[in-house]
Amino acid sequence: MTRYKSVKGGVRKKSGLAHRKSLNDSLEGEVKAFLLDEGQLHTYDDLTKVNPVTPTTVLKCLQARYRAKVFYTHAGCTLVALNPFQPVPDLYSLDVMKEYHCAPQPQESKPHIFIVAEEAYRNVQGQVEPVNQSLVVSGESGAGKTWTSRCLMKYYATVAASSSLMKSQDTVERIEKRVLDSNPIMEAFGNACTLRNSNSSRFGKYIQLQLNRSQLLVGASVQTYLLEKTRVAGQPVNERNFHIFYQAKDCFDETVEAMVHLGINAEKQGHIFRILAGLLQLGNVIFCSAMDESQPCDLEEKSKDFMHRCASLLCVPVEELQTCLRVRTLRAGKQSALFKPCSLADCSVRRDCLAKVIYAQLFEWLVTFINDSICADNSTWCNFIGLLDVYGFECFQFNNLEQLCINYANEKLQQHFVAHYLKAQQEEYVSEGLEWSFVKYQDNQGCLDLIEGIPTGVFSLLNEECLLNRASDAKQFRVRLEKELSDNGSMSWDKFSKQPHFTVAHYAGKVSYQIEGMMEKNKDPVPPELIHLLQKSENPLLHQLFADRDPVGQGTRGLRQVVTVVSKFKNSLENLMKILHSTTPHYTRCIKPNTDCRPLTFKKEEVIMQLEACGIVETIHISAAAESGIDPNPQNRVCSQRAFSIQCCWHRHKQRRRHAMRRACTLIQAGKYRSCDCTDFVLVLQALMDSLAEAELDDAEDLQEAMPTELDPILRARGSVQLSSIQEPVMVRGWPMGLALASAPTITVSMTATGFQKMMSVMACLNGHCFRSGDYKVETNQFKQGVASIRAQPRGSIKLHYQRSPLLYADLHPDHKRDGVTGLNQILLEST
Ligand SMILES: Nc1ncnc2c1ncn2[C@@H]1O[C@H](COP(=O)(O)OP(=O)(O)OP(=O)(O)O)[C@@H](O)[C@H]1O
Repeated sequence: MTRYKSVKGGVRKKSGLAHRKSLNDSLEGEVKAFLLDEGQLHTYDDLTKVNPVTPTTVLKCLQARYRAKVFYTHAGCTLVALNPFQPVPDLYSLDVMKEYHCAPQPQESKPHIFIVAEEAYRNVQGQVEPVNQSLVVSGESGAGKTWTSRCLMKYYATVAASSSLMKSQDTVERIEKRVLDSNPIMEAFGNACTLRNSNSSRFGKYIQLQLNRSQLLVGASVQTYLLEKTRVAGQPVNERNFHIFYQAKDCFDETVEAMVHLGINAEKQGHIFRILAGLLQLGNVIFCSAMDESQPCDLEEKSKDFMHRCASLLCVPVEELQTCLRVRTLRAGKQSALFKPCSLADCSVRRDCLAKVIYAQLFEWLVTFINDSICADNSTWCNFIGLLDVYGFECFQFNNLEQLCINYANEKLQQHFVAHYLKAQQEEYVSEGLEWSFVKYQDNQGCLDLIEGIPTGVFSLLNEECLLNRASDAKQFRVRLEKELSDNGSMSWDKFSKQPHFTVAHYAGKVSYQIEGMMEKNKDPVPPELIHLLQKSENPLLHQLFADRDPVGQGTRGLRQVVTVVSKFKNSLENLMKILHSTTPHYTRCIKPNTDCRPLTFKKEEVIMQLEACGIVETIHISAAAESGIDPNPQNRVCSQRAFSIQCCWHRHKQRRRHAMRRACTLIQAGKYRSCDCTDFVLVLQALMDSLAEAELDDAEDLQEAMPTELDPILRARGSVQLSSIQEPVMVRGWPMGLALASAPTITVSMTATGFQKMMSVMACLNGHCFRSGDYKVETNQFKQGVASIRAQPRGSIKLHYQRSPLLYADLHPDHKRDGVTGLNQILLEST
């Protein structure tokens, strides 16, 4: 599937099939060549460095890494997380958290979810707009989203807590604990064991971690999406209901303890558990046909007890409960009402409806309670980091409204991802004055229009159908869809299927949706009698759940007032997208390596499907192209070859630099550094700089030679080229460090101010003794010469920022105890 088109040429076009065939052949050859080096595949910690980027090469790298028990890999702007399906010792320990939190450049550490966490945290600290952050975690069921979100929450609860905040130490500890305690409660009520995951979240969530001015965690809030409430009335074969119904045996203490921490006291817990027990009893109620058809259905013998216990636990009159479930009330004008016995099927629908509405309302109440408990006062926080854990793209044998909503959400997120990332990259290049080949992609707007378009998108048509006061007819609706949407390329129909359905070509693949039952699901009607009944409950919590609800809001006041499921979902998603648009996003794609949840088992076919579904190969293309400024289509592979030449120069440059370093060090040693006086030392230093400059001048020539004529003249003129396309993303620009220093006015003690500052910096860097120790501090900005900033302090750290200085160790503080310091500092340390 090609999603990208070349915008600018720059490459002479061969035409037709022959050209395409030769490209395919050469690509195949490249793939083979790449895969030959099997022993190296696991070393690719960023998939943008894989060359060529194809599903096969990406898959093989991930497989090799998984085999080597490396579970995180960068894919440009995205982190790919492979589920190990077993605890990995020390992967998320406190020490590892500290390591990433304290790393000067976390991005240069091994790929890890804590890099994403830390990057977001530092963005907030740096107050770079947009300061608020969103961490988007996606993947299919069982891929590890909830695990990842928990890791992220624990990370922030650790690093954003301050032991120095004496005044509110208690509050800080309590808030962290409370934020973490929201997890077991939400999971107990919102998760269930499914065929795909024994702890599957049956709802989506966005958790906002609130930070104060000092970036300390002071509160949080949770927004949930689309709880799968149908589960409460029955689950698919071999699956379980929500965990909470089984917890009388398992994990109950943990849930209760978390409830206590969040302020759900024993009395409230009693109300909650009575309601849940009532639902369990209700689930056992079974109806049977009445002897007399004009009478309401009967209850099976055993069900009478269940009905009594249910009524008692829900604290409602048993007769009224029985009536509500078996008799429909038809209002005839304001005063009078007609009563009509429900069919057997309708009785069961009502029973399930009662269970669903109670459970959904209880879940919502819990979320509100948690929010009240953990949400900080608006005046105390100023920024947030949001964690989005959403259901991944779903495609089952039978798909209905739930899957349509879930896949719609994924389309929205995918659009946001591509648009955001490309836009950000392109703006950066424009602001740097670099001309580059803009990456175009076939976006998914067509599919989104098909679903959300007004007035003829699927959602609009579905709503329209639900507003008509008539029995739903799947066949009729299919005809209507075909009439309105047959022109849309993202919609199709399987002509041989007997079931009314429609097929949507999502970015992640085609999904067929059954129409049967879709309208009812969208209306999600609750008979007003049931609401009336619950409002009479003497269980204070149950009463509270329905006290404000208008029982006739849905149904008798006219169907036009119905707020449908898709309208609600679309609204909440729009709000979420607004938040995402106003934040800096970070993406993590969780991958499930096998469907059986077996530890360390990597099934290629299953992984490749997920890589395709989340568009990871395209993501790498976009990231790689955005980093290299190269279009990711086959033609521009020509640029990759050029980039390869540049890469070779870069390797030569590194070799020369090493050589120059060695030569300079020999010079210093030969100059008997320890005994030399200040003037001698300056001469030695000058020699050092000269040798560095010499090496750099050679490299500059090499780079100019290697730069292809097709590349932009501005790039050539500026002596600037990004060497990122294959191996090492380093920007070499303008005057390198050695040249900058060597070209300074004569390095003597009586220099010009600028030269003097440079000298001081260098001497400080070298920990030189020829100056009075102690009281100098140099800070300067020398942009014109390419030196971004120099900061030197006698016993503190020394920083020379020159984009990326060839003096690798220039910003290391020479620490005697430190192992592994090599190069210039090491020699000097050894000689002092
Ligand atoms: N990084 C990890 N290390 C060890 N085990 C993991 C890791 N990530 C996930 N798991 C295991 O995989 C299981 C499934 O993960 P998780 O519940 O997070 O999936 P999910 O993507 O949230 O699924 P769903 O969409 O169904 O909620 C976890 O219960 C855990 O056993």
